[in-house]
Amino acid sequence: MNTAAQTASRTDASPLIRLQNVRKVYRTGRTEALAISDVTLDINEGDLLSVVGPSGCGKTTVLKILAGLHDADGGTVSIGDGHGSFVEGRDVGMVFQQPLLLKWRTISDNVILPAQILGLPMKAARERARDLLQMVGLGQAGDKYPFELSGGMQQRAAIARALIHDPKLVLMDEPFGALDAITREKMNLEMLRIWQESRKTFVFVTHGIQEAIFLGSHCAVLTAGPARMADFFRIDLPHPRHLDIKTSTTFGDYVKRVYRQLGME
Ligand SMILES: Nc1ncnc2c1ncn2[C@@H]1O[C@H](COP(=O)(O)OP(=O)(O)OP(=O)(O)O)[C@@H](O)[C@H]1O
Repeated sequence: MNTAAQTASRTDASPLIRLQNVRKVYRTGRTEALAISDVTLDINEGDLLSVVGPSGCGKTTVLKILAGLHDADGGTVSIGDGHGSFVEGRDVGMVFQQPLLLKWRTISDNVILPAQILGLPMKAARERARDLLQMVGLGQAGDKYPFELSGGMQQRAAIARALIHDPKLVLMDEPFGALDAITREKMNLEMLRIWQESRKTFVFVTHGIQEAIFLGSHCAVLTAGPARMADFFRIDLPHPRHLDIKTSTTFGDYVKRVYRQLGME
């Protein structure tokens, strides 16, 4: 087991997610690429795990394994109680770097799409979509079309869509990477509010070290070449978090810890 992970893993009897020595190799023809080696971490219900690291270190691969899109080639992946209490299609919501809204559907109709695909009752889904749009600050935008919304607003709609089927786990792959710096900071604040209100478990992939520390209840640091998990720790910063926390010594110490792991000191 990775020593850093061992230090940070908790003693709770049943985390929602437990990855132990997970390894993934991509095979194309005769070539093999080690995407991740030895990722070990626990995620408890209600955690917000930030996964940070440079391009190509395997962050998206970890998300794809959690989403059930890829199998691991080694180690163990356990989600839920292991007795069918967790079904990826039903219990995972995803948010990508681009909002990927269907331009011919209204925002409300975009938000209810996963519920339609899963065959959930539509009346309840429409009511839930209204509540979720309210929660992400788009209470007045349900009848609009995606082109009428800013990038940040579209990404909020994508977050509402990821929550429509009441998933246990929300996976976010660099969701604010395409936004300008100021909108991104605002979305970070929104993100923390949404996480706390929704009481869901989030895994949030980012290249942004400050973003990872600001948002996370826990942080996993992945490094490239070879791809491996270098660190996993709990972030003991108080909630609610405001932007000025970034000027605190504790915040700076966490950032330095990540810099150190990434060889950027
Ligand atoms: N389908 C695939 N086939 C072969 N190699 C792949 C495939 N997907 C990813 N890889 C390789 O696996 C490694 C990890 O990729 P991954 O997308 O998980 O990294 P990442 O940290 O999310 O990168 P980025 O931050 O640039 O999105 C990279 O070297 C990538 O080229």
